[in-house]
Amino acid sequence: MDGGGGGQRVGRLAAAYGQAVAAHRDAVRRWENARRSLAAAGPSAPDNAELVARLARVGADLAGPPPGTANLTAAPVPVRVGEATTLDGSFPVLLPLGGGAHLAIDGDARDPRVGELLRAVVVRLLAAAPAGAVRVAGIDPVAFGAAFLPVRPLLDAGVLAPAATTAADVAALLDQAERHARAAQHAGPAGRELLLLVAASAPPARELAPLAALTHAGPAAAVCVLLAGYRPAGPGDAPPPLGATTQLRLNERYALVGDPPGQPFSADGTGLAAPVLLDGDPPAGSVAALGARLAAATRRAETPRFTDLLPARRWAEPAGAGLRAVLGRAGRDEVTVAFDDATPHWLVGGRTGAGKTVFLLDVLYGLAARYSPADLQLLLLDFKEGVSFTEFVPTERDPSWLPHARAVGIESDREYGVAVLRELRAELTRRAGVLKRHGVTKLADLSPADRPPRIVTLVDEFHVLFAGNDALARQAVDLLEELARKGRSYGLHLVLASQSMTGIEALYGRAEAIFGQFPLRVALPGGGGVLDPLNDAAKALPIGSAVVNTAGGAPGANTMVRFPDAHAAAADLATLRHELWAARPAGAPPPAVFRGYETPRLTDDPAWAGLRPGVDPPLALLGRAVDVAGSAAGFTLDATPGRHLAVVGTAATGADVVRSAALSLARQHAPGDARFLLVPLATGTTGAANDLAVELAAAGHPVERLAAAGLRERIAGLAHDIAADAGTLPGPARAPGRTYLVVFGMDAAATVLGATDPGTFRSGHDDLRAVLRHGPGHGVHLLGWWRGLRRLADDLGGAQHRDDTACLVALNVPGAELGLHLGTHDLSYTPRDGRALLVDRHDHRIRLIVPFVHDGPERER
Ligand SMILES: Nc1ncnc2c1ncn2[C@@H]1O[C@H](COP(=O)(O)OP(=O)(O)OP(=O)(O)O)[C@@H](O)[C@H]1O
Repeated sequence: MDGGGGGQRVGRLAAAYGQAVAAHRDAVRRWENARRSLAAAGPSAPDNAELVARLARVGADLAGPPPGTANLTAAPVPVRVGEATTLDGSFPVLLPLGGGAHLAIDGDARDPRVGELLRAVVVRLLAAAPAGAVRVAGIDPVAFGAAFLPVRPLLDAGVLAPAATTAADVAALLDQAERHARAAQHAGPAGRELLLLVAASAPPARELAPLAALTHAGPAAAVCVLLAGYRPAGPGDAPPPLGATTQLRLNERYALVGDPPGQPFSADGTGLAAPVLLDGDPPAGSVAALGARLAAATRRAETPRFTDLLPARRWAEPAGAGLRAVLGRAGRDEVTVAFDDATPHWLVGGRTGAGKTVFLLDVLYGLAARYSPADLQLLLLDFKEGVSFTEFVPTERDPSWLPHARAVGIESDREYGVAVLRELRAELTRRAGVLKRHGVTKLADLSPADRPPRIVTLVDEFHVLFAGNDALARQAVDLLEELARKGRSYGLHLVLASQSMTGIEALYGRAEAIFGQFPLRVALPGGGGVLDPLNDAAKALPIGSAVVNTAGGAPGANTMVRFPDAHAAAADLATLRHELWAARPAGAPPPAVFRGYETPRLTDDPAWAGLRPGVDPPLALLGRAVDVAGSAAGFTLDATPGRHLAVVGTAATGADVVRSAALSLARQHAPGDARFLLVPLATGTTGAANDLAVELAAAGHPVERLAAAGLRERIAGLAHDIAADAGTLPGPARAPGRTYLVVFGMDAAATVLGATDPGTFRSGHDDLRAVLRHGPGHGVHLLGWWRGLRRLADDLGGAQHRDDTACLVALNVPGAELGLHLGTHDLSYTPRDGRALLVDRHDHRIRLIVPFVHDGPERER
C-alpha cells in the first residue's frame, strides 16, 4: 500500500546518511588542519589557546561519526584515544589507525589504563567500520586474556577470537596473521578485511619480531597492531623497531603521545607537547549493542546458501585424482572436502533431527553439479522410514531424476543393502581386471578415456545392516571391510551415516579394520560418536553446523562448518535437478529403485510383458527379487523330478503367490496346451480360485474346479496316467500338454489323502508322492500352498523326501524351523510382511523376494 511512501522514506534516510558522512569527513579535515597548525606553532605559541579551542570544537564534531562507514584498509582513520590538557583548555586527541598505521604503549594491561584504552580503541575501530570489515585477535600471555573479558559480547559476536595466551598460541596466531597479510596483498582492495591484532601484553621476545614485522607491511597487508608492553628503550636488548606506529608512554597520571606516522604533532620528534588523559572503558551498553549488531551481521555473512556449494560451471571438474565437495563455511572461509587417496571414505554421525539428511543432500547435489555422470555415479541406500532420497528418482509428480544415481534404496531391507555391497564387490573385481590390463595399480593412473566413473555409495542408518547379529550381518561386515580397504584404489567410495555408533563399535572385532579406512569424520549435533572419545568438539553444536575432522576424529584436527539448509532451498534443488536431468546423456536409464514399502504387481512387471507361449521350460513368476536390479524372480518348471512349487506359511499372501505362478505359467502356453485344476481348500480361498479360473479361461485354457474328495481322486488318476505314460502300467498314454494342479491349502487335504483305498491299498499320499517324483517328466506340476512346514514335510513322507518339492516359497515361517527343514544351519531369515524366501533346492539358491500381490477383485473375506 505505502510502497511509494516507504521508498521516499528510504531515499530521505539515504540522503541524511550521505550528509552525515560528508560532515564527518569535513570535521576530520578541519581537525587535521588545526592539529598541523598547533604542531607548526610549537607549544608556547601565543595563539595556542585559539588553536586548542578549535581542536576541541572540531573534536566534539568527531565524537559521533556515522558508524560503519570507514574503510580501515584504504587509509588511516583518526581514532580518539583521550584528551590533551593544556593551560588553555583541553582537546580530544585522535591518532591515525588502520590503513597501515599502528599504536604501541610502553605499559601493558596490568596497568588498568592500558586495558581500558585498548578496549576503547577496539570498540571505536569496530564501530567505525562496516560490519564484517574488521576481525580482532587478542594476545595476552601475561594476564591470560583477562584484558578482553570486558568486551565479551564481541567474542560472542564472532568478531573477537579467544586470546592467544601461550607461546604456541601466539606463534600460531602470528602465522595466521602473516598468511592473512599475504592473502590481503594479493586480494583487491575491495575484498580486504582488517585484522586488528591487539597485544594486551608483549609476547615473548621470539614472537615480538614477527609482530613488529607486520607494522612494516604497509596498508595492503590489512593488519593493524595495537601493542602494549612495548618499551623501545628499556633495559636489555633493544626490541625490534616498529614501523608507522604512534608510541604512547605512560607516567603516573598521563600519557605522552609520540608523533603519529606522517602526521607529527611536533617538528622535532618529541610528540604532542601536552599530557593526555587516556579514555576509559567504553560503556558496557555500547559494547553490548555493538556486539549484537555485529553478531547479526556475522550470522548473515557466515550462513552459507545452498547455491554457494555449487561450482560456477556444471560438470566441468575432472575426477581423475578424486572428487571434491564444498560443505559450507568455517567462519567466512569455504570448507572443501574430498573423496581421494587421503580421505577415501567418510563416516557421518548425528542424532535424529540433527540435519543429517540436509547435510547429505548438500553433498550429493554439490557433487552432482560438479562432476558429469561419466565421472561420478551414486548408489544411495537408506534404511530408515522416510523420504530422504525420493527426490532423486522419477515419480508421477516429477519425472526427473538425478542422472548420476544408479540405484536408490528407500526404506531398504538389510538384504538389499548386502546385495548392493555385493554388486560393489563385483565392480571392484571388474575394475581390478581393468587396471591389470592397463598395467596400473590405481584408478587415477588410467587415462580419462579408460577410466570408469568413481562410485560414491551412501548408506544412511548403516547400523541397521548389523542389527541382526546374524549371518547377514557377518556378510555385511566382510563386504564392508573389503570395500573399505580396497575401494580407495578403484574409485569406490563409501559414506556411512548413522544416528548412533553405539553397538556398531564391536562389529565382530573388526571395527578398527573398517573404520580405520574412514579418515574423514563428520559429527553433526549428537554425532560425537564418530570422533575420538577424547574429542568433545561436537558437544553443544547448533543445528546447521558440523565438526569436520580429517584425522579419523583425533582431537585438534577439527573444523567447525556451517552448512546450508537444503530443505529450505527445495526450489533451488529442484531447478538444479531438472537442469542436470535435461543434460543427461541420451538414453541414460533412470536409477533402479527399491522401495521397501512397495507391493509389486505381476502384471506391472516388465518380465510379465515378456512372457510368450511356447517357452520351454516355462517360468513361474512369483515376485520381485530384493536385489539391485529389482529383477523378477521365480522358478522354471522343467522335467526334473520335484519341479513343483510349495508355498509355505499362514500368511494370506500364499494365495497370491500360487495365483502369480498359475497366471504366469498360463501366459507361456498356447490355448489348449495346458490345463489347470483349481482346488480351493483353505478357508477364504474360493474367491481367489474363482478369479483365477475366470482369468485362465479368458486366456483360453481349460479349467476344472475340484473339492477335497475330487482332489484325492484326481491325484490317483494323475499317478495312474503318469505310470501308464511311462509304460509301467497298462492304459492309454497321457494326453499331451501340461497339467497344473493348483491347490490353495494343501494341508487341508491331509485327512483325505491319508486314507487308504481298500481295493488298491494305496493312500492318497502314495499317489501324491508318485506325482511329485514322476509328474514333471510327464508334464504334471503341483502348485501348492501349505500353511505349515510340518504339514508339507508329512505330505512328502519325511525329511529324506524334501527334494520332491524343490521350489519352495517360505512366507511367515520361523527362520530356525525353515533352516531345519532345509538342512541349512546359518539361514538368516526373519519372516515379515510382504517378504518371502525363495529356495530352489536344485540349484541351492536362496533369495529374498517381495511377492507379487493380487491386482484383481478384492480377496474373499
Ligand atoms: N543447515 C541448516 N540450517 C538450518 N536448519 C537446518 C539445517 N540443516 C537442517 N536443518 C533443519 O533441521 C531439521 C532436521 O533436519 P534433517 O531432516 O536433515 O534431520 P535428520 O538428521 O535427517 O533427521 P532424521 O534422521 O530424523 O530424518 C529440518 O527441519 C531442517 O530444516
